Amino acid sequence: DLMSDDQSSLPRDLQDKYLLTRRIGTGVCGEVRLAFERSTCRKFAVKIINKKNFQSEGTATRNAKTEIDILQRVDHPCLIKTEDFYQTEESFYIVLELMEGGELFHRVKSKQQLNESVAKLYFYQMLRAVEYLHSNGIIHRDLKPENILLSSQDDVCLIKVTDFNQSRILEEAVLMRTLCGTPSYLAPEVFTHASTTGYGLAVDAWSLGVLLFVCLGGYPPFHESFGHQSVTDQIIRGEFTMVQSKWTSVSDQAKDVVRKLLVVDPMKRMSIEEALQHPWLQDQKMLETAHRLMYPSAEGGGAAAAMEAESTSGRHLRKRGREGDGEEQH
Ligand SMILES: c1ccc2c(c1)[nH]c1[nH]cn[n+]12
Repeated sequence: DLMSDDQSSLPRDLQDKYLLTRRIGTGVCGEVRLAFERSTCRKFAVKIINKKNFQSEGTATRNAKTEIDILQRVDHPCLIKTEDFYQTEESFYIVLELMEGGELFHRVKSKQQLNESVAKLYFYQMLRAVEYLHSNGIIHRDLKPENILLSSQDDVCLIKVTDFNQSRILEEAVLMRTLCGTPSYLAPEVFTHASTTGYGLAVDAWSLGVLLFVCLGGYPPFHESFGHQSVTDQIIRGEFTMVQSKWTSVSDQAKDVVRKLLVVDPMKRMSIEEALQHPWLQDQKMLETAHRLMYPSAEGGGAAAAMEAESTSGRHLRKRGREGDGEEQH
């Protein structure tokens, strides 16, 4: 009947705390619904990950576990925060902060292409989010416009990176590989962390290059409609297409950032740090706006306050809860 919302299949304790309503997003692994916290009427996004969507039980649980673990430990203004976590036999329910602006994907689509200053503001925030992940040994591995969320309908807004289920926590990957192999044949750099971070992290730099290309050009750099080559071949050869009509109004510095990120050899590709130092991003007005959005509590604003906020909270993963190892289930 009209009064009782049909939330029958949802975990009891999730229902007790939240009223789930309409679908606001769909992902490869499930859907995202708008939810209201019953006690406060605050709005949240509830991501429902269907366990059977994954090929094998193991992967599903492992992926989602990694995602949950990462979501609960990351703490950065440009990374989506987890409020709550529930699970049933068939699904995971992750309560996330609601991003009223929806996915970057739809913003770029509706605007054809973003104007350069907006693209720069978003790109800078993405760089900072990924810089934070990398400094905590986390590779996102699946950065794309669907995984970048906007905090409001305004052009000038905070962005947040989401969808960590493709992420890989570096230490585990490294540990596994090292433990599998017989150490005596492993080169020194394997242990000195250099080789492991070198290759892995660069995948996110490439994806950020694709994201910036899409924001500035309004279309993807590698696409089957460009000439005879398959998309894979275009990517392997690093052959992207800048359609004249779309790129004439884009500055040479912006194009330079794209060209230095879309480099095939990961060791030659511009790193996140180098991108943050690129002339295109030494733009005081943009930096002030970004810091005001990222660190609103920094009273009086100013670079010092932002640096202060960044150095205290902005650097490290949150400690796992004392009880258990952060695995507490609802
Ligand atoms: C549209 C699609 C997905 C969304 C969203 C709005 N807000 C939010 N928070 C976490 N995911 N997510």
